[in-house]
Formats: sequence, structure tokens, C-alpha cells
Amino acid sequence: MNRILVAGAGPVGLTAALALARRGFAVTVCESGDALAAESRASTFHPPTLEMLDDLGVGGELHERGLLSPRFAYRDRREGLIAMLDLAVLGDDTRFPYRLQCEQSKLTPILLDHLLRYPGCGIEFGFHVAEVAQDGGVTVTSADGRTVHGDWLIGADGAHSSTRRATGVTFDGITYPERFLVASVDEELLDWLDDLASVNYVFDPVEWCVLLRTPDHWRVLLPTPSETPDEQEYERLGSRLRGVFDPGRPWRVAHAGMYRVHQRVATSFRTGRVLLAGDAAHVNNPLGGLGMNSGIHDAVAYAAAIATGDDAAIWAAATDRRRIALEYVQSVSHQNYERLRATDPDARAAHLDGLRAVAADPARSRESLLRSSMIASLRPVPA
Ligand SMILES: O=C(O)CCc1cccc(O)c1
Repeated sequence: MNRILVAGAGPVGLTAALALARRGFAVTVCESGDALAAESRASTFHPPTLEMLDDLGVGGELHERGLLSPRFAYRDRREGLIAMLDLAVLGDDTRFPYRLQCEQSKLTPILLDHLLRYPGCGIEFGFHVAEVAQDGGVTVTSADGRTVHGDWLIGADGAHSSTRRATGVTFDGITYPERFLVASVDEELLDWLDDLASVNYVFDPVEWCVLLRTPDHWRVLLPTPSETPDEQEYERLGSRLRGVFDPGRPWRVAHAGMYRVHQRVATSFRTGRVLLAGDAAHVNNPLGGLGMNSGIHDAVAYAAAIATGDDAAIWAAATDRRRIALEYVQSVSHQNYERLRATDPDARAAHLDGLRAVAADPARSRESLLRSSMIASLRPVPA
């Protein structure tokens, strides 16, 4: 039995592992943590990702844990609701015409549980990738001296990927000037505004934001200056949240975190018998929910290519996934960011009018949703 190594037990690594296990490969997953990560940034599953996970046999369990969200909204802080887009118009394009809101940390235990049902498949926790040697196959050595050997290594070990570093691949791109502060709140925002969708992009030239619902919490994303002390930002969070809506009492914040946001793509997704996937290969801002989804698409494409045993097919998959990262994921996520924060009044007004027109026309809605749902990044779509 051929063995494939996967670095990283996040949603991307475990999807790759399960897709390979189902194709008859033995798989060893090397995870640096002592358990699956509980923290969760990504929380939206787009239709093609739901198709892929369903094909892997985990769609039912994921749906049990998530919120079906057929609609998402564009709002303006001053003008209120601008446009509500309904993925139901994609009914002929996908068997899942909605987003599923669900924290990624709810998916990973399901994937691992399925993986461990396959003979020869397992996970090594506490395995920090220290060395990657290519010797016909790939031998990976951990910081504490363990070694594993396989035919291929898929590096899905995150933005700070040890696999990427070990193969010497550079990670070019930019860092945004502001940090993103995400507050999870113990409030039911629908008690205050009943025209909210599960995901709401709120335009504002001074302080744009995103309001999104997960099974556990509503989350509020606020752009935050780069250099201010963290304590100062957490102290003023309450007043910033009241600026979003004022319920006449303090918001209850369950937890909050701040992070820097990058747009970067690895110079190559393949080095010899090592493939990079997910955040190890490309990172982008979270606007549009493209990061985890495109990583899962990488994983499924790599598993299919490895199963062919054809080196040219594996090169083609790595090249194609890099093209999609550059031409689609980087470009759409950056455009989402620029539009939310646009300051020019004419450009803002034209964009909001454009969104109203799209929402009012089912054919234009479908065209726009084929792109934002990522379907158009993966397959040709009939007119
Ligand atoms: O656009 C989306 O669907 C996700 C946006 C987002 C923003 C901030 C945090 C987060 O978990 C998701």
C-alpha cells in the first residue's frame, strides 16, 4: 500500500487525508498540536465545498452541526440594507444552493473520525515538522526525532508552514495596514434588526464591518489600527460595538481576538514530491469566506491527481490551484476589502446601485453568485 504524508490536521489536511484514504492510500497525518485545534476562524462553507465534503461522506454530519444560510446581505452603516442576495437562484448549478455557517473546528473531528476507519491511516500529534528529505519518496523528521516516510507529502500546516520553509519556497505578497478584530458576542442581533442575513457586509468609509452568525455566536469583524496597544483596542470595543447598533445596554462579548491579515501566494505549490495546500500555499483576507474553502478545493484536487499516478497530472493540479489562488481567491478577496472601505462618494454610490440592480435581477444575481460562491472558480458554468 502506498503511503501519503500530510502535515497539518486542520480542515485542509484532514480533507486531503480522507480523500486519499477513500482512494485506497495509507495516510499518516503529522500534527504539531497535541490535539485538533479548538480555535476557529473560518466559518462559512460554500456550495462546491459542501459538494466535495458530501462526496467524502461527511456532508450529513456537517449539516447537522451548521446553519443553512441561503441569503447574505450588503448593508451600509448609514443607509441600512442595500441588497439581499439569495443563493436559491443557483438551484440548477449545485445541489447545495446555500452557504453553511459552521465553525471549522466542528468539521475537523468528523473528518478525523472517518479517516481513522481506514486501514493504515493514522495521526501523529505533537509532531513538529523539522526536516523534509526527498529521497525518491519523502522522509519527514519531527523536532523530537520521529521519522515518517511516504511517496508524497502534502503540506497543509498553515500560514507559518514548516513544510513550506523546509522546501525553501517563498511566500510573496502584502500585509494589510490594519488588523482585523473579531468579537464573538452573546447577543441575538436579530432582536435588534430583523433584516439581517447570516452574513452581512456593512460598507462605511470610516468603519466598515461584517456581522456573521455561526451556530454558537454572532461575530462582528471590525478593522483596527495596526499600531495601537491591544489593551486599548479591547477597552474601546464596547463603545465600537454600540456604534454598530445601540441596544441601550452593554454588549456581552464572549471572546475577541485580533490578527494581522496578509495576501500571499507561494512561488510554487509543488517542489519535487511535496505539495502545498491551504494557508501553507496561499493566505488572503477573510472577506468572502474564500480561504478555508479554497484550501479544501486544493486538497480534493491533489488527492484526485495523486490517485492517477501520473506526474504530469500532479503538476497540472499544483499549477491550476496556484492559478486559481492568484486569479480568483486573491483578486476577489482583495476587491471585497477595497469595496467595503471605499471612500470616494461617487464610486460608493455607483457600487451600491450596482448591488441593488444585481439583487433585483435573477440572471444577474446568478452570475454574481456563481462567482462569490466559488462555483465559477472550479468549473465552466452554462449561460
Ligand atoms: O465573508 C464571509 O463569509 C466571512 C467573513 C469573516 C470575517 C471575519 C471573520 C470570519 O470568521 C469571517
